Amino acid sequence: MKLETIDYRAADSAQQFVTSLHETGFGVLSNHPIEQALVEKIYQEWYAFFNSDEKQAYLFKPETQDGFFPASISETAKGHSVKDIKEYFHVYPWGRIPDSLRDNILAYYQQANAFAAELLGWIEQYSPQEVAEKYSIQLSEMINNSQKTLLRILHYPPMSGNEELGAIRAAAHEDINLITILPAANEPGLQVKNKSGEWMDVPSDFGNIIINIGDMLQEASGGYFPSTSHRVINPEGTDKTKSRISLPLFLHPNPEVVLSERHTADSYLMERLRELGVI
Ligand SMILES: O=C(O)CCC(=O)C(=O)O
Ligand SMILES: [Fe+2]
Repeated sequence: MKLETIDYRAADSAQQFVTSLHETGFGVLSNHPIEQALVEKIYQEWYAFFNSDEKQAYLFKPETQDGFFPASISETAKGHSVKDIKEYFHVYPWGRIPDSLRDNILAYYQQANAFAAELLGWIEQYSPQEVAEKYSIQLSEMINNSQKTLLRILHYPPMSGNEELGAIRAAAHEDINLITILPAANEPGLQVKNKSGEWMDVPSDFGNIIINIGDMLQEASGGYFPSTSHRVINPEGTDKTKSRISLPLFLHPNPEVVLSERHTADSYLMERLRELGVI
């Protein structure tokens, strides 16, 4: 398995992209329409936010899941016992967002959602007919005005040397949602597991956009699109002193959307969150 960067402007980009998603669960695009200057600005201003005490005023609410999640309560990936080395903030347009950060992050949320709708159109167009027949409605329609789509701003702090034994920035996991849109982070570390079980670096040139399949599209496509395991490994050497910021947008269908004979988006999400022990 090879993960090639695909030029969004190439004549056959849609087909190449969907082939990559089918074969690897991942697709990497260059020359895409997401404004890189906006992404860089967001990395800078949220880095400052994570380094300030202001974040404590936005402690997440368990009922709504918006706001700041400190490292002390950070996620433990399914099947793991050690917490990830990260802190993060969950942005929903209806949720709490610091005023000074609101305009840029919501502009990004809107741009990335529109881009996701286009990419879901590509996926629908290049799904084999017997797969496309399984989609209960158009894929892009599933996320239209969804209140569940979640933008996570992640801060992986510099390594202190006191990390729990075996802890890594993000332990191997699969995403729960339909697709995830992830601008390349400011530091490397993202890896994907290939079909032979080996970990490979995701080509993360600054400016690339990485898209991966989540469990919900795997379910809706009857397994044609695989929800592939990925992780973020710890930095080595001088990179240990650096923070890493990343910005995954998790596209969630509206709750009533039928994914398969056994699941709506809501019943599927609840099952996964119960497995994770967060509800
Ligand atoms: O930080 C990254 O590059 C990936 C994060 C991720 O996979 C996640 O939060 O689900
Ligand atoms: Fe992920």
